[in-house]
Amino acid sequence: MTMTTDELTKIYQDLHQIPEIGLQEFETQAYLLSVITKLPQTWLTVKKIATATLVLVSGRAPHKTLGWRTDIDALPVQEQTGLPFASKHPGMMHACGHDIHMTVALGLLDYFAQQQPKNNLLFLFQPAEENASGGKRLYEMGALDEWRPDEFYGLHINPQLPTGAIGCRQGTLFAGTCEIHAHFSGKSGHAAYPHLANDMVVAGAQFVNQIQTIVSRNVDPIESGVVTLGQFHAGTIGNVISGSAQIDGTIRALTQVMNQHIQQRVRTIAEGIALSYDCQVALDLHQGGYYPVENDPKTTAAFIQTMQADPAIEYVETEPAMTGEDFGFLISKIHGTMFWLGVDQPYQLHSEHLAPHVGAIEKGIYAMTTYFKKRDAEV
Ligand SMILES: CC(=O)N[C@@H](CCC[C@H](N)C(=O)O)C(=O)O
Repeated sequence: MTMTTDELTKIYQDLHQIPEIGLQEFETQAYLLSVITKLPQTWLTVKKIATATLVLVSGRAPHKTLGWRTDIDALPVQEQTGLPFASKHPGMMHACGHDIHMTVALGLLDYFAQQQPKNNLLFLFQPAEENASGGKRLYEMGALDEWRPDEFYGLHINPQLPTGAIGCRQGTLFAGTCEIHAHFSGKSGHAAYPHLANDMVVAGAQFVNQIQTIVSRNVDPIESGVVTLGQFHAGTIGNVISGSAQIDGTIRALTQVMNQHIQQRVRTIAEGIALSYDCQVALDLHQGGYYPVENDPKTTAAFIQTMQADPAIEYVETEPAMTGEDFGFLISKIHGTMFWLGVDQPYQLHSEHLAPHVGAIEKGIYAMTTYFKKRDAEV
């Protein structure tokens, strides 16, 4: 018998309580392995690479390997849900639903550990989706070489969709992102002697303002882009001129070309500020593996067709989203499809109040067992 609703809910609640930041997911990995090793092992092979876990389900007559990826890391967010199974790790929370993602993956693995698929299935429990390009790191260290999938699939929860609804689209599902880290250095001084100092609050403020012109003046209005500066740290007290300013943010765009165009504009503006304010700027634009998530035409057509054909599945055609995902890197190398799983919430992803509806878990498992079985039935 496959996992019951209560068993899946318990797994979800256990995982929710032990969120860990990217590349530090040791307790999470131990928990995942404790569940995986209790499954029938006849056609499973398990491999650990740092905090990543790979499980190969050997098919009975394989023509190919279908891949399923889940992310396992959490965010530095102090949970405020008030749930009885809230995070036990202060300042850390599964605020992006990776606990739901992992539970769906375990339920899917449980199903195929009991019903041997025709094709091979590779399950990748991937660290560091939020902060450190875990998918790209694994790929570049050759972690997928031995069991390289021919097609790759993954999901992300979506608070705005009804519980269990499957949302997908052809083309770009998620934006490509790029982190901005800008450090301006001038000369600190007394507030009463501005002419003897070089004020980085003023230089930084100009940088923030000029950045606002990128989307309004440099992005084709038919396309889109986002530049958000979420942090500005400068100074210590009102009567001291600050000689440094640290500004951090993120770029979002639906194509890699637009992402690079915006990166170039950020670079030019930062250099221009340094020149005009006679200061230094150290600019780090870090894209890592956060390429746009571009769904493959063939796998996505097959996926959407399967979802639409099953009356037990609520399928929704979605718009591209400006959220990022390092699955974008993996499916730039191995074609595949990503989709949304609705969890019906008034709160956004990354909110300290996010409490996804657990009813989504079994619907996600059902959608993917249905799809993988259909894929198996094709030659
Ligand atoms: C689904 C989601 O929320 N993903 C994150 C990815 C972070 C990318 C990177 N740290 C950046 O900010 O560029 C997101 O913030 O969209």
